Amino acid sequence: MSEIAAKDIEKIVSTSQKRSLETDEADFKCKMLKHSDNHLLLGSGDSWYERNFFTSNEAQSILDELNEQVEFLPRDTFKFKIFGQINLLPRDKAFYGDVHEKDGSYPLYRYEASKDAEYPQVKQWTPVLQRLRNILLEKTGQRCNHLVVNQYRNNNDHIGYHVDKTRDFVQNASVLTLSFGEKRLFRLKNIRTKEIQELRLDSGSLFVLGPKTNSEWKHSIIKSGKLCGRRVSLTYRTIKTIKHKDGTLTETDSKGHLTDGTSEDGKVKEE
Ligand SMILES: O=C(O)CCC(=O)C(=O)O
Ligand SMILES: [Fe+2]
Repeated sequence: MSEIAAKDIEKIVSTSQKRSLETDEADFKCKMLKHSDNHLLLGSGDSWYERNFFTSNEAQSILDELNEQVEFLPRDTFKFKIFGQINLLPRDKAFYGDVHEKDGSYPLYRYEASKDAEYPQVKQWTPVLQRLRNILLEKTGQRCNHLVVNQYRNNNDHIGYHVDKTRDFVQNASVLTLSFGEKRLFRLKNIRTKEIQELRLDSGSLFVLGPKTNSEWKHSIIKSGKLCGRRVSLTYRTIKTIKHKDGTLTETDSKGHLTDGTSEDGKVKEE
């Protein structure tokens, strides 16, 4: 497996070329990533992309399982106001994770640091989602306890530039995203220099967003001018904040040993 440094990334695409490709904003210093390589280092150097994490046959059968097992929340669960107008999120969402069998506690991800906005309660893993979590544990050594599934039905569905809020993350944890279905363009934008790195997230690929990159770059799945089909992404995180039935919050230890994954003597249970 060859590792390509971010500086070796293919070429700078001019703003006008970029516009004709697919964007409605004037991005500049946009680096189109060379796609022939299976493994790329990105962002601040602690992020990477593995294109063929699953074969295309494996990716298709995982997508079939996701179609059977994942239930998305209605779009009007997430409403937000812009200039007095109510908008719906331009994608579907579902939440899964470690729900404690006995006391029902679950990992809590607050995505707006200032407003304490919480993602809804997670549901217990489905078989395919738990299997993928375990595959990621083997690959990266990171035991994730929280998953956001995003469904982009077509080219209009997207996620705007943002950084992932980290107040609930176990220290130095990465964010692990698997992609299935339609290929979509993903952009990292350096907050200070405005440099942009762009790559296509293929079906069956793994993208790892490192903590340094998340603090120095925003990321987005951009809207496309070209009609395209459905993409489902699975974003696995390791969350330290546990919400209990009575509404109280506790934190796991720095190793991320969690209610459901830890036995009385502190050892991680086999799954
Ligand atoms: O769908 C993706 O690949 C990105 C999702 C994302 O950035 C997020 O949910 O925070
Ligand atoms: Fe994100």
